[in-house]
Amino acid sequence: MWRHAAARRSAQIRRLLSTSAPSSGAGSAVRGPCIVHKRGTDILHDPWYNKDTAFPLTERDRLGLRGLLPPRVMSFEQQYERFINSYHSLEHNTQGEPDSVVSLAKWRILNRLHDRNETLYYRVLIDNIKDFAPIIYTPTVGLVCENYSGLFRRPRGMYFSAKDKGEMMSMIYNWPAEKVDMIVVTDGSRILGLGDLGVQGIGIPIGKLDVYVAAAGINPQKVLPIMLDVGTNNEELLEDKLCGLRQPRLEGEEYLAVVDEFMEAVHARWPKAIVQFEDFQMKWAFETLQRYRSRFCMFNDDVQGTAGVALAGLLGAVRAQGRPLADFTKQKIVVVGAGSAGIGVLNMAKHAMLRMPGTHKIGELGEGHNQFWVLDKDGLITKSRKDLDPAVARFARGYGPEEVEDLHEGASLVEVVKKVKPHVLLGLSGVGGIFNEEVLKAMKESDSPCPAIFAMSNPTTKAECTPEDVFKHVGENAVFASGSPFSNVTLSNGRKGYANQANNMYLFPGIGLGALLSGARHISDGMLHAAAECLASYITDDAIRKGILFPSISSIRHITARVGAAVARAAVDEDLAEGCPDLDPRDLRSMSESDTVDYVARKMWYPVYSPLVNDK
Ligand SMILES: NC(=O)C1=CN([C@@H]2O[C@H](COP(=O)(O)OP(=O)(O)OC[C@H]3O[C@@H](n4cnc5c(N)ncnc54)[C@H](O)[C@@H]3O)[C@@H](O)[C@H]2O)C=CC1
Ligand SMILES: CC(=O)C(=O)O
Ligand SMILES: [Mg+2]
Repeated sequence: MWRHAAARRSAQIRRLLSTSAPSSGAGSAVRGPCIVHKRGTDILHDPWYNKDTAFPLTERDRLGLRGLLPPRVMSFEQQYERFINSYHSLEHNTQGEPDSVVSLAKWRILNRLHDRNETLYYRVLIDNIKDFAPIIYTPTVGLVCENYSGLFRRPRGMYFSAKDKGEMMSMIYNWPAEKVDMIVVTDGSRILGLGDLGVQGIGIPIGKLDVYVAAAGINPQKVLPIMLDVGTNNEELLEDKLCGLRQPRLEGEEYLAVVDEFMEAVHARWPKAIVQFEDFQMKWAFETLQRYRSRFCMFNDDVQGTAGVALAGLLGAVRAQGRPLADFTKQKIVVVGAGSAGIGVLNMAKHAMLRMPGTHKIGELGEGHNQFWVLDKDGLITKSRKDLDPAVARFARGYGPEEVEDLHEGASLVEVVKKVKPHVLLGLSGVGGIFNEEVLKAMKESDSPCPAIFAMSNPTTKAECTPEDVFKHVGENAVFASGSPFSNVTLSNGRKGYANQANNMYLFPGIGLGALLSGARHISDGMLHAAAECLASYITDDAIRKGILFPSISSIRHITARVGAAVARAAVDEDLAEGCPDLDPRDLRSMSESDTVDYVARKMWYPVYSPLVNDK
């Protein structure tokens, strides 16, 4: 009997792996027809259906487009080439202009393409993700948020404000798409390292969701960027022509009531949508994570996504030293920044140390084991610090007899580095240039043969240091990673000094996709660890020896397929997977690891023009 069931199941899996639902439109370039309920200019003005000059003549006849377009039909490839050429002309014509002017001009040309023709936009984005990620994502997205009220032309996403209390359950039905899979929400209170940008922070959910489409192949019709506008405490913005609420931020129960109502409304309309919280100030990042994580399928990217990426980098740093992974427990790690990202990293790194093979023997790695030195704006955090947040207190140094470096509460970064001689210096402080020459020169004395410097703050202006500074002051044996992209550095003997990018974009798309495809009830620590381990194991020993800790952004779809599969499998292992409309969780359970990766990759949406058929 069970044999029949197993045979049925494997036939089902073969079917799943050999077909792709037209709506998700996997990697294939052939797409079934798409029913459109519009005609004429309404189609040309809808970026989802618009093909510009690529509408074939038969379609122009069918859809009432004849005469509304120049007569020559262009191919997708010609349109693609034309866009790339105009992008390159823009690069050429803006040579010598300030970086911010050039970046904003590039953002505008991409944004205009998005607003006109989504298929072409997402194809150029997917094919050129390494070049375009710095425009639609960090660092340019930071500049876009800072100037959002002035740049605003067409709305993207939804806005729920403090004035909408009691209305959200009906407002959510104003969103035109029937199905939403992925939501990124912010309250704009800590946008990258730029602080409180109020409603202008909407640029971040938009940018993150573009990365979801490019990396995870989420269908752009099923993503929803959201801004919770609860005011801003940014005085300059309040005085400016801000397009959001001009009032101080809601606090306490009033604030939580808005977020509660929003979460209930989303869940009522799309119970299986994944909600990613992004760029909330620390107190609300932790509070909302704790409040919602077991009730909804949600995660906080800054706390949890960043932690996984940093952990992958930290494990890479151990391998770069030629040491076994188990030696991770002996690494001395200085973390600068004890905010939502820093504490997220510390928690995950500590947890990973406790899980290292051979380290769970009683007494070997108990709570007293502390390989971390954590600094915030007031310097080194020790147990003598008053009013210490319990989340931070776990990592405060005791400065009793067992700690020999003779450091004190509030010690400066340079003092700490000189005394501790850490293997890793990791910045999530939002303070540009804080790893100055003195600090980096002190890292030369690190106990590691290849000291690791992670300047993870965004955007570029907030990076704790540059790769040039690291290879110059720490030495050419150093390894480097940053949150925003930098160029590689040429070292003295012509070797490359790698400027790795350590950004949560390596993980959040796979976390969201894995949770979505498995139909996870919620996102567990096990699923997040699976994501981090998958990323850590992606890089080969050969690459690590050269100083490459993270794969190229160009491989982001492949990486995301692997991460998504790892997350989905972890959901199955923990009995959290409820499946999705075309996948029973039992099918997922019987797939091999490589079949799961294949399945996830095939579910990714890929932009091609579909033949359009009018329903009238
Ligand atoms: N690379 C990546 O994937 C990610 C990077 N980030 C970046 O990390 C930075 C921090 O983010 P959050 O932790 O959410 O912010 P946060 O505001 O919660 O925390 C900032 C922390 O830095 C500390 N700090 C401020 N000035 C300092 C100084 N002079 N010396 C030492 N510490 C100082 C603060 O006391 C606080 O503990 C931002 O720039 C953000 O863009 C955040 C998430 C992901
Ligand atoms: C990358 C990111 O999530 C941040 O800087 O906040
Ligand atoms: Mg963020």
